[in-house]
Amino acid sequence: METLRTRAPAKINLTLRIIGRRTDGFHDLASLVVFSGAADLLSLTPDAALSLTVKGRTAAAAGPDADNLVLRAARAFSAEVPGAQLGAFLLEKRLPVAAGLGGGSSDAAAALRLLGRLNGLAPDDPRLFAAARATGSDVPVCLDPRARLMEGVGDVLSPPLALPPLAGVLVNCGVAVPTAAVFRQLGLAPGGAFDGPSLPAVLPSGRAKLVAAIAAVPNDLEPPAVAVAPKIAEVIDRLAAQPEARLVRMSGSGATVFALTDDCRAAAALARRVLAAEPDWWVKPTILR
Ligand SMILES: C[C@](O)(CO)[C@H](O)COP(=O)(O)OP(=O)(O)OC[C@H]1O[C@@H](n2ccc(N)nc2=O)[C@H](O)[C@@H]1O
Ligand SMILES: Nc1ncnc2c1ncn2[C@@H]1O[C@H](COP(=O)(O)OP(=O)(O)OP(=O)(O)O)[C@@H](O)[C@H]1O
Repeated sequence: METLRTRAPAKINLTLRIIGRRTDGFHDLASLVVFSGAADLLSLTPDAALSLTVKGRTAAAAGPDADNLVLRAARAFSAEVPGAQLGAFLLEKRLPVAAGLGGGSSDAAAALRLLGRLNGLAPDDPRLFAAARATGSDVPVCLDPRARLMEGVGDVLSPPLALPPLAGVLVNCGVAVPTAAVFRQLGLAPGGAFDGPSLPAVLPSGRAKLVAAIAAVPNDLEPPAVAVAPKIAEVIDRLAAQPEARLVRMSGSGATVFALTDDCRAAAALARRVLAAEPDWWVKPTILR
């Protein structure tokens, strides 16, 4: 069989409410999740023992290959599908790491998609979902990367949402932010609840009204992430000062910040200006869908 390939797109939390902390220490959340064209690339060559080679701009930051989420996902798949065919993975790592973009989670989900194809599983086979859950909180939503509402600890997913595509820019200033540190900084006791606004049950279908609805619901992890990595506040302020920015917010547990714009031209103009001023930042004009 030939080499199988897929993209592992960046995940963006347009909104992220923390609902409360469970007694197992994890947090229940409610998030509107979309995906970007910015992606890692993953391939799987069958008829080989399980292995992983990581290349690409951000490969070194992803850590030792043995701990890579691609291999963790493959082991979880093997546990769900005993005797499954595995193979040699090649990951081209382009997304920033520990960045709130779910890069590692999307790589893991991409590995599960490829292993599912190789072993003749239907895309909705529950064993793929079980392996995703076992690999990490953000892996289930990345399995079929389309806009969705995500609840629970990431294991309760809505059907795909038909949102208008949103133009914007992703900006990462190079500070790696560990997810666990941000949840710790939030300081919620087990059993504790966290109040805040929620999205309307039916999301507006027009772009401007949708952006307004998103603007009314925060990312609750933004304040604790800024406390862990104060540079995030500088990025937010810098983007908010750009004339094209309609909404500026951090994704996930940070440090990546997105700015939504009216269209792709505006996104490109904003991206060019920010990159000219900060050539070391990762700045990607993108469509979110
Ligand atoms: C913040 C989000 O990115 C939003 O999409 C995700 O909830 C985090 O997903 P993730 O990076 O896949 O997180 P995991 O690798 O499962 O967990 C990392 C750590 O974050 C904390 N964690 C994570 C998810 C969650 N719902 N509650 C938590 O408290 C836990 O301390 C956990 O040990
Ligand atoms: N394939 C991978 N890509 C990136 N990081 C990986 C990978 N495998 C393991 N890791 C480890 O996982 C950690 C989290 O990386 P990742 O980029 O997924 O975080 P994130 O973007 O903050 O995710 P989230 O949005 O879920 O919080 C990193 O510290 C890294 O060492």
